[in-house]
Amino acid sequence: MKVIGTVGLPGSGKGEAASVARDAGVPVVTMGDVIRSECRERGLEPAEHHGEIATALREEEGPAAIAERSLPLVEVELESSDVVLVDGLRSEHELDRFREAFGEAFVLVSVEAPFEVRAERLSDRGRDDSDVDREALRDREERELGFGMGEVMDRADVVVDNTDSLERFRERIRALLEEDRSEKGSDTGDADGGEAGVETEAEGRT
Ligand SMILES: Nc1ncnc2c1ncn2[C@@H]1O[C@H](COP(=O)(O)OP(=O)(O)OP(=O)(O)O)[C@@H](O)[C@H]1O
Repeated sequence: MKVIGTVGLPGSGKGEAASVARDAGVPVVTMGDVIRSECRERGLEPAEHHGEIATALREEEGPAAIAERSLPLVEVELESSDVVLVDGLRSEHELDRFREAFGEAFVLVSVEAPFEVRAERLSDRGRDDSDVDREALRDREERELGFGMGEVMDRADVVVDNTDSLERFRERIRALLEEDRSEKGSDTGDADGGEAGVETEAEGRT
C-alpha cells in the first residue's frame, strides 16, 4: 500500500502528475475537490469562493480539515487500488494528518520549478487570470506559502525537479508510481540516467 501526496507551487506540475497517475490507473484524490464540493453544498460558485471556503473549513473544523475530509476518499480508493495519489497538500497540519493516518506508507513528493519557468508554462495554460498575470501569480503563491506550503516542501520524501521536458517529467512520475515501497527514499533515476534532478530526504525514518 502506498499513498503518494504531492505538493508544489502554482504551475509546478501537480496537475500533470495527477494525470500521469490517472493514465496509469492510479486513483487520484484532489484536495481541491473537497473544497469545491463544500462550495456547492453551501450554494456558492466554486470558482469565486474557493479560497474563502478553504479558510472557513479550516476555521470551523481545524487546520487539518481538508486533509481530514480527504481521508475517507483515500480509504475508499485503497479498497481497490494498492497506490493512491493525493493531489495538492498545502500545510504542515495536513501533512501531519496524512502521516498519522498512513505512517510509512505516505510518500510526500514535492514538484519544483523556478518562478519564471512556472509563470511561462501557466501563461501558455491560461486557465484563469492568475495564469496570465504575473502579479496575480505572485499573490496566489504568497497565499499558498502563507498556509505553510514552503515548510511542507521542505519535509518532502522526494523532490522532483520539473525543469526538463514534459515527457521527462511524466517518465519520472511513472517511475515513482511503480517504485516499490521498500525503495522509498532511494533514487530511482536509473530509468532516465538520474538527470531529472531527483533528491531525496531520509527524514530520520528507517
Ligand atoms: N516539464 C514541462 N514542460 C512543459 N510544460 C509543462 C511541464 N510541466 C508542466 N507543464 C505545463 O505547465 C502547466 C502547469 O502545469 P500543471 O497544470 O500541472 O501545474 P499545477 O502544479 O497543477 O498548477 P496549479 O496549482 O496552478 O493547478 C500545464 O499546462 C502543464 O501542461
